Amino acid sequence: MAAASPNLYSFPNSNALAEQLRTYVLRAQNSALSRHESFRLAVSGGSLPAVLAKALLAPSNGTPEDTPQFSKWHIFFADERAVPLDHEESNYRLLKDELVAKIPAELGSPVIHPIDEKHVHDDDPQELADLYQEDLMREFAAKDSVKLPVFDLILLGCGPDGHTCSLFPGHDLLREKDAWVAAETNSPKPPPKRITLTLPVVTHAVNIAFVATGAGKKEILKQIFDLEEGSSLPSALVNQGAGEKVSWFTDHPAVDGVAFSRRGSL
Ligand SMILES: O=C(O)[C@H](O)[C@@H](O)[C@H](O)[C@H](O)COP(=O)(O)O
Repeated sequence: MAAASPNLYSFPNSNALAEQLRTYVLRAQNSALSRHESFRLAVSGGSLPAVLAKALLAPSNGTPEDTPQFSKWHIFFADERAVPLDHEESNYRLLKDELVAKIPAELGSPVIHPIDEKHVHDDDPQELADLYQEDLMREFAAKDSVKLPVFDLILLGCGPDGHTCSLFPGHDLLREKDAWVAAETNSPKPPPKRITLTLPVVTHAVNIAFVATGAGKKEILKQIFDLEEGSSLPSALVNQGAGEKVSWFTDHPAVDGVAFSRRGSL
């Protein structure tokens, strides 16, 4: 039970947001590397990879704390569309184009964990989900006793309907208790076939961050943070399940009129 509420940070512009997101991600990295050899994170698609690139490709202040050690990063996808890896809808391609291809050689290269391209045209994305779960099991050294992977960080977006990952409002997947990775065959946001981390995996992570910017997000953020009727939305369920482990990085237009008071700075 995570009782305490999430953190909501709001910044005047994208530069200020990116600067603080950098601090947050690198703190998560440094803490992970003090506990084990790699930094294991999952990222979403949408607008996130570009913001992440802005944060992480900015010049370092030269201290070890402010340096991304990309060669120790294992990057998974919080959700992925069932399309080839070079498809314009692929989250893998998005992350590669926005961030990975732009990392200077001296910072090293992360290990990226894509979906198995051989199965992207299957009628049912279940095999794609199962194979991705096996990849996670290998990385997280799952033994029978390991019920859930513990990501060091999961970076999420929030759709205008309150979805996050490929967990959509009202879908049965929100009740999944056992699988680590699940198949979605009917996503209201195209393309319809996707795989996604499940809610228990998301809320089990050490740190969870949402990035939500622009006036287009203010109605849904109001519902998620202020209103009872928003409490069953997927993004609100992450807040409820993970509490203070969750940090929202927003800009002023996205939280205009949101009353929720636990705001702070890093
Ligand atoms: O692959 C996807 O469709 C995304 O992972 C999805 O969950 C995204 O994060 C949200 O739709 C928010 O997208 P924006 O950040 O672009 O609003």
